Amino acid sequence: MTSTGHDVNSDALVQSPDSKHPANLICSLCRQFYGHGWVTGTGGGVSIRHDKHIFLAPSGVEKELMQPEHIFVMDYASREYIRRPLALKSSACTPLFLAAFTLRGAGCCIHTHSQWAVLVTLLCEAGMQGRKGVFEISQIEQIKGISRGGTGSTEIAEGGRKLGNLSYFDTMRIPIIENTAHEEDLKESLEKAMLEWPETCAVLVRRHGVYVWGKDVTQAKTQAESLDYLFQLAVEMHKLGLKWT
Ligand SMILES: CSCCC(=O)C(=O)COP(=O)(O)O
Ligand SMILES: [Zn+2]
Repeated sequence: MTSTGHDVNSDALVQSPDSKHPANLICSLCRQFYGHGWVTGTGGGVSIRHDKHIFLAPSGVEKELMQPEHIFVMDYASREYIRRPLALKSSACTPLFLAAFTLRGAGCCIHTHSQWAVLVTLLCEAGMQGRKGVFEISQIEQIKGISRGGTGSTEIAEGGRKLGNLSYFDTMRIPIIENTAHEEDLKESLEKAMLEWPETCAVLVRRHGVYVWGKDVTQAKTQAESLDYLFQLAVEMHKLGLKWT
C-alpha cells in the first residue's frame, strides 16, 4: 500500500477499454515509434501526465511489445509510485520526462533514438554545419509544425513574448547537450538547456537521440514527427552540399 492508499500492484489504474487512456496510448504510441526506428532495441520511450498522475514505461523492455499491465503510475505531487509492476524497474528516462512536465507544463514527453537525430548532433559536433551546441534550420515549411516552447498555443503571451508556432521565416533552434554514461545523469544539463532555450520544444542529446514535449499527446507526437522530418532533411541536405540556414 502507498501513503495515498493505493495498492502498488493494482490494475485499475491502467486497465481501460478506452484507447485514449494513457496506459493504452503509451503502448500504441511505442508500437508506432518502433516502426519509425525511434525505440529500437529497448531505447527511447514516452510518458504522459494525466490529471494528478504520470504514466511511465518500464526500463529495458521491448517497448513495442508493452502491455498496459506493464505501466508504472506515479503521483505527480508526491513523486510516489502508486502502481509499480513487480519485477520491473521504471524507465531510466523518468527524471527527464519529469523535467518536461515541471519546467514546461508538458502533458506528454517523447524520447527517441532516431538515427536522424543522432546524425545531426554528429554533423554539428564535427563543425560541418551550424554550431556545436545547437541545431539550426530555417525556411523549410515543416518548421511551422513546431510551437515556441513546445507547449505554446496562443500568439502572444503575457509580457509580449511570442508563443504560437514558428513561421516559415523563423529559425528553429534545438539545443544539443552532451551524452552521459547513464540516462538519468542527463537531468541537470537537460533542465539547464530548457531554461536557457525558452523557445525550444526539444533537447537533442549528442550521439543518443532527442527529448520532445507538447501540451498533450497530439502536440508532442506531431512535433516529434516534424522534428524527425527536419533532422532527416538536414542530413540529406548536407549530403547534397546544401546549407541548413
Ligand atoms: C539501448 S537503450 C539505453 C538506455 C536509453 O538510452 C533509453 O532511452 C531507454 O531507457 P529505458 O530505461 O526507458 O529503457
Ligand atoms: Zn535514451
